Amino acid sequence: MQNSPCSFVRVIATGTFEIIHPGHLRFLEEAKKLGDELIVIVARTKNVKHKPKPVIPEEQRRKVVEAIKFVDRAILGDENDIFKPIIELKPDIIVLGHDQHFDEKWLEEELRKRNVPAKVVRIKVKEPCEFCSSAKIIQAIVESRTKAKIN
Ligand SMILES: Cc1cc2nc3c(=O)[nH]c(=O)nc-3n(C[C@H](O)[C@H](O)[C@H](O)COP(=O)(O)O)c2cc1C
Ligand SMILES: Nc1ncnc2c1ncn2[C@@H]1O[C@H](COP(=O)(O)OP(=O)(O)OP(=O)(O)O)[C@@H](O)[C@H]1O
Repeated sequence: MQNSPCSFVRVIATGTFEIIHPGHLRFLEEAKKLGDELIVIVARTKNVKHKPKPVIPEEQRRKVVEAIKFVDRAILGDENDIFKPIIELKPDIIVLGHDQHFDEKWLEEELRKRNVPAKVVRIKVKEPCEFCSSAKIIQAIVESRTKAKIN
């Protein structure tokens, strides 16, 4: 990041964003506050391995994220190398969500190896709401529909 008071700050956020909820909105709002432009890299379906694969197609997830008012642009990530879009976009800041499974130090080291001087910032704020999790929303719907069939 440059130190000039009028430098333009590009922020990058990432995630799966299967079912948009207020937690996502809070995360993206906080991310946008850190700079002038917020670009979101939406995870490719092929790469979601730490939880059930999203049912919603990746282009649909991208389109919905891009419609959020805090987001200037949303792109699909690379299928093979998560650093490829980062190298191309040259962000000043990369944000991580409160529960995003990346270690800040590891990520910064990997960025330095690729000559990307971006700062990694963990957004610790967590929006408190009952249905602020795509997984929880899906589970509640499945349970409600199953119950409706039984009764
Ligand atoms: C700096 C960074 C770059 C990423 N780039 C990509 C990418 O190019 N392609 C991709 O499929 N996932 C990429 N990801 C991963 C996801 O977008 C997402 O963060 C990860 O799947 C965890 O998702 P969750 O927070 O929604 O559970 C990247 C993650 C980070 C932290
Ligand atoms: N309640 C919340 N408050 C603040 N940030 C959140 C909240 N929920 C999710 N986020 C952030 O939004 C980003 C994208 O989240 P992700 O797509 O994994 O959503 P999720 O709904 O939490 O998913 P899942 O429920 O399947 O784990 C992550 O960085 C995550 O930390």
